[in-house]
Amino acid sequence: MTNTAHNTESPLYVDTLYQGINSFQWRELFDIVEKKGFSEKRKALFSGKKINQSENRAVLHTALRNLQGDPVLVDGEDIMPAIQTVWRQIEQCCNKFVGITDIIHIGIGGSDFGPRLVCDALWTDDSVAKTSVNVHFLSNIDSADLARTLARAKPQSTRVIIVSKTFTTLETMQNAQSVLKWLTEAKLTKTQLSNLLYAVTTNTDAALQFGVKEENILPFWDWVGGRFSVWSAVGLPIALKFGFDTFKQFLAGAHAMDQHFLNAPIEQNQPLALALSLYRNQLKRDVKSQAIIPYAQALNLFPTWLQQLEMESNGKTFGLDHQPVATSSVSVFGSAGTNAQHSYFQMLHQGTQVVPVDFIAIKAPLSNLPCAEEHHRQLIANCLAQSQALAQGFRHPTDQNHTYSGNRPNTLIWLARLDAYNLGALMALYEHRTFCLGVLYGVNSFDQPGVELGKKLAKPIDQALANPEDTNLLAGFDDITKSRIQWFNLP
Ligand SMILES: O=P(O)(O)OC[C@H]1O[C@H](O)[C@H](O)[C@@H](O)[C@@H]1O
Repeated sequence: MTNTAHNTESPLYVDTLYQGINSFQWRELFDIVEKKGFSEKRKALFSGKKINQSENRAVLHTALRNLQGDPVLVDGEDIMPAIQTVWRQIEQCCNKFVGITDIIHIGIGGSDFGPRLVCDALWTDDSVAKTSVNVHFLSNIDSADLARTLARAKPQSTRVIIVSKTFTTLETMQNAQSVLKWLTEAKLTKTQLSNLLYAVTTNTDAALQFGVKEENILPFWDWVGGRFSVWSAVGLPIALKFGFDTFKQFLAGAHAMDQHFLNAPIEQNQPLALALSLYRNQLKRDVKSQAIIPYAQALNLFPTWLQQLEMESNGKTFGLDHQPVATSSVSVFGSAGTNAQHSYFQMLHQGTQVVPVDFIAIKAPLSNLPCAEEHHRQLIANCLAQSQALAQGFRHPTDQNHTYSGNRPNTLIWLARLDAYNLGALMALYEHRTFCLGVLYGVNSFDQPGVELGKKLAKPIDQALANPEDTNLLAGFDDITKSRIQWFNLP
């Protein structure tokens, strides 16, 4: 599937041929999605309508990569000047952080997966100048994550960025407190401390209260969902590690995909094609999960980023009309090939469940070593072979055990090279796929109420664990949780 017309061209190549969908069946799928109001909803997404109905918010991560700065209105106000101010802040940080050895980026979920993925993915891009700064991503409340980070950083030449949309997330706030304590113990003066502390948040008041100086706060806004926030100042470490121009390239690639998604006819629309083929597999083949296999070690974290994007967005039981939906998010898993072939591919080829696969392949070799071309040819040969084996299968004349059913749907996505521009386009491709799937399922893809209950329950459990002698604190729990708390509290 290629696009040639002006303004609809995608930087990527999406090949859905092994989905086994004929032109008549595609037509049926296009009709289904149009009946669900796709064109209208796509327009509403880009125009700042409050499509996140439950939270009464617009959804405008696309404005964050609108590098030309064409006005985008929310409640009648152009949001582009505020976005441009933050771009300048990011650029200033790049200039100011010269000589800094370590960046500790504290954040979790949407405030972590995106920048972590991009920083990991771009190390193979020889066209970008990498600074020597070490970026440490600290997310888990597990103190071993903290210990590992602190062991590697030098307090005197570290900058700490607390990244949290809400500035209330337990893990992030606890980690921030502990890092602050570490810095205080390293005998930094008050001024030194306040100079090295930065925040990226929508809740500037809370950041100020925490002790972050006003000029060190990089804001973002409630119309940016956490899992769509890597394009905001949440992506600051990308700029710090690879330079502001590379960050802008990343935004530009995503913007090109936005233009393609917005303007390409539905018959040639890549995010829509990905969504429709998966949706069809859910309806016709009772598919419950999907594997994403990038044939690039540098994209090993891509499936992890995508898990939150897809499963937190579309893992819903009730639709926008408050009625139960017929189907919603599949479970997403995956890791880099060829390694994945030596793990769960047996099940993908011969298991009783059909698991569609998205293969992601890069045309250009992934390093500049003399042997890179040879390695790369073999990497790609493996990718194409797995795709073919899943689709075509193999009938052994006598041995069932060596027979492959085939007819296992898969898609191949090509990037010309793994650089910031194409990575931006790839991530935006999947963001828009998630949006299209939300339209097909009939859900609000932009809230996540189901995440709250576990967080709420953790508080009284933490209380009971902290005060073993106070048995009154056990009163509210079911018997199983109560016995687990008691076991943990045994001396
Ligand atoms: O950025 P924060 O406000 O700290 O939120 C971090 C994460 O918290 C929760 O787990 C939400 O479900 C995620 O969507 C969010 O990305």
